[in-house]
Amino acid sequence: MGAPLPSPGVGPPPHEDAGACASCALSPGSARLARLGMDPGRYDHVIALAGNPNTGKSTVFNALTGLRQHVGNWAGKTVARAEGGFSYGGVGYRIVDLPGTYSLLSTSTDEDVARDVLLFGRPDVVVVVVDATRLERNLPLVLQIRQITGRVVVALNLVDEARRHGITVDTRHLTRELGVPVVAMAARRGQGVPDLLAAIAQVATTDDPPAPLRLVHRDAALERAVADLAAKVEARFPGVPNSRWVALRLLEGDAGIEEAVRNGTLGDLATPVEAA
Ligand SMILES: Nc1nc2c(ncn2[C@@H]2O[C@H](COP(=O)(O)OP(=O)(O)OP(=O)(O)O)[C@@H](O)[C@H]2O)c(=O)[nH]1
Ligand SMILES: [Mg+2]
Repeated sequence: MGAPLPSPGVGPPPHEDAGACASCALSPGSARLARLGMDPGRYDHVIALAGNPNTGKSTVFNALTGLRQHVGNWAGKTVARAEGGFSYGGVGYRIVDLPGTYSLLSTSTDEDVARDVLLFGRPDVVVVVVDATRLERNLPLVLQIRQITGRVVVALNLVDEARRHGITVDTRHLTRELGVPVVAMAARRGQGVPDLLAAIAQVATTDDPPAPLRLVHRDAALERAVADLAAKVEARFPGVPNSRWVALRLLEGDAGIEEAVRNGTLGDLATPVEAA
């Protein structure tokens, strides 16, 4: 199980925006962006960057922070979380680049890092980077994340690649279906970054995020078992996020979650990351 995300509001204030984009080759809409590298200073919100392997998460991370996380054309490059920061419109953000994962139910060590941050770290915004050329393969993770939070932005990346293959994606329709902003991007060229920043700012600051999608199991006995077990998990670990998900994993015999319940470390993960 991973450590909780850092708490906001520590360190010196964020750098001023003025001149911050002097070295930044992004479009004019990014002028309110100051890339703060590894030291975000004081920050107000925590963003988790998630998505399937090789969708351009680290490319987005680098565009926002000015850092040089490893980028390459094969899956599994990012194996531990990397953190950096930026400020946008005078608001400080800490951003966590996660290893690629296909599912929150995955059990590989790298994917556990992503799963723990998403399920237990309570980021203020989850940016899910998806590959526009392989949407059907990428959407299951988006739907799983939508089941745990409404504070989601979908970065529909590689639209340049999709265009080359004659694929166009109806982002408005997708936004309606998912209930969260979908931003078209070609992150390697910096395209879509201003829209992504605006969407992040909106989701981070809204008092009224969309409700998480709720899948109710059709089997009444299973639904009862999940609800009963979730109530027990909450009683044993007050404040633990996503107790329904924990209950489902226990019923499926997930050894890692079972161990975290037995040795009490599940409770350590329940430390809330307060949004400013
Ligand atoms: N054509 C195109 N290529 C891109 C774009 N964004 C990223 N790439 C390329 O896609 C490949 C994967 O990018 P990464 O940023 O390493 O992807 P990742 O999601 O961090 O990968 P993992 O950490 O391995 O999961 C690299 O070769 C990038 O240069 C884009 O918008 N268009
Ligand atoms: Mg990466």
